[in-house]
Amino acid sequence: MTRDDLMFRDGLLNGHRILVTGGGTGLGKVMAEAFLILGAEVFICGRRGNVLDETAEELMGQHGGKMVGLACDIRDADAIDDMLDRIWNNGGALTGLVNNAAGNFVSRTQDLSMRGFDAISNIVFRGSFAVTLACGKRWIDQGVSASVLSILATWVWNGSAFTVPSAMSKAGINVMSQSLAVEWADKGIRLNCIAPGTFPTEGMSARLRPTEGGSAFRDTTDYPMGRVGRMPELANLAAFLMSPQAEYVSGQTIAIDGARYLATGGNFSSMRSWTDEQWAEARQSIRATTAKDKAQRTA
Ligand SMILES: CCCCCCC/C=C/C(=O)SCCNC(=O)CCNC(=O)[C@H](O)C(C)(C)COP(=O)(O)OP(=O)(O)OC[C@H]1O[C@@H](n2cnc3c(N)ncnc32)[C@H](O)[C@@H]1OP(=O)(O)O
Ligand SMILES: NC(=O)C1=CN([C@@H]2O[C@H](COP(=O)(O)OP(=O)(O)OC[C@H]3O[C@@H](n4cnc5c(N)ncnc54)[C@H](OP(=O)(O)O)[C@@H]3O)[C@@H](O)[C@H]2O)C=CC1
Repeated sequence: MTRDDLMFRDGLLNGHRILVTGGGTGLGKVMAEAFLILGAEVFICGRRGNVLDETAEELMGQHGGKMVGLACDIRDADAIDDMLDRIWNNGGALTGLVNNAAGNFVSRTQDLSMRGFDAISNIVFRGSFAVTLACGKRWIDQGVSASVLSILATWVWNGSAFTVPSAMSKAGINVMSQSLAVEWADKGIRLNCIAPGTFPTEGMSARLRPTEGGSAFRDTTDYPMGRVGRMPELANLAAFLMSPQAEYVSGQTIAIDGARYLATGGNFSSMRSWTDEQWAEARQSIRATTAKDKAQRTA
């Protein structure tokens, strides 16, 4: 991304300190990059320390500013507190949080074990709540105003066959945001959500279109605009919602999907025609991706 891809003035986020969970890759990385360009001090967390360090070095090399990678598994409440202590003790309070970290894979629901359900919901539902709660307690104790942005999916409105644990978890975070927008409004804490349509990333393609390799999402015939999302489009919307100029916007969930879910549902219902063999192949491919990522985890 270049400076010209962003629609906002220089220094829009000067003095802001923003944590992006899962900020080492994909959509988290591009939002972290936009906040950095706009003057924020940015913290990114994830379980693969090397990925975070590479991202922080790459983006500071391109744009200057300060980005810090912190290895942290958001399924672990103590690890979250340690991470927040390090941030707070080293420059003061966060002023923003982006709940972006997620886990997902396509599976027939009858093929899931409870551990499979937990693998998704402990990251998306429990993990996002845990980080929001830990930050919220500190903000309220210290009288700090802040903005929380959660990255959901359009299936919070219409569900999604074959990604049921994700759909349930994202819907829960949608309701958390609406509830806390009211409960914490007088504390100066805002909560909003973005529901992106398709923005092809390696992490998503490998788990949601596992058997298509590099060709996933090349066919855009059922996309009303004839294309998938462009990363800077998401980054601009995120920067708007995190900026102090959006102070009166709270409790909202904004879709950015080129109207696709209205046209087609924007989910995986077409996998109803998959055979047992196709599901077995998908599962094998997803597990290979997970094993490769796991080998790099440091948290
Ligand atoms: C139409 C387009 C619209 C696009 C909308 C997209 C919206 C949302 C997109 C996303 O969320 S993309 C994000 C994708 N990124 C990630 O998932 C990154 C992080 N992922 C992970 O950490 C792993 O993939 C994980 C599996 C989610 C978690 O890893 P963990 O180490 O906790 O899991 P395991 O120990 O390997 O397995 C636990 C449990 O889960 C079962 N399982 C794993 N894979 C499958 C599968 N494919 N099918 C069914 N079950 C699976 C596994 O068997 C284990 O259960 P048990 O066997 O022990 O009972
Ligand atoms: N790409 C798309 O089209 C869409 C994406 N989304 C949402 O956007 C967000 C980003 O997805 P995307 O960029 O595509 O996928 P990625 O796989 O690139 O991003 C997921 C990130 O979350 C991190 N993460 C996962 N589990 C944990 C954990 N327990 N603790 C800390 N970090 C964790 C991963 O890092 P690590 O493995 O190192 O921990 C990774 O950086 C997700 O919320 C996803 O649901 C929504 C709609 C569409």
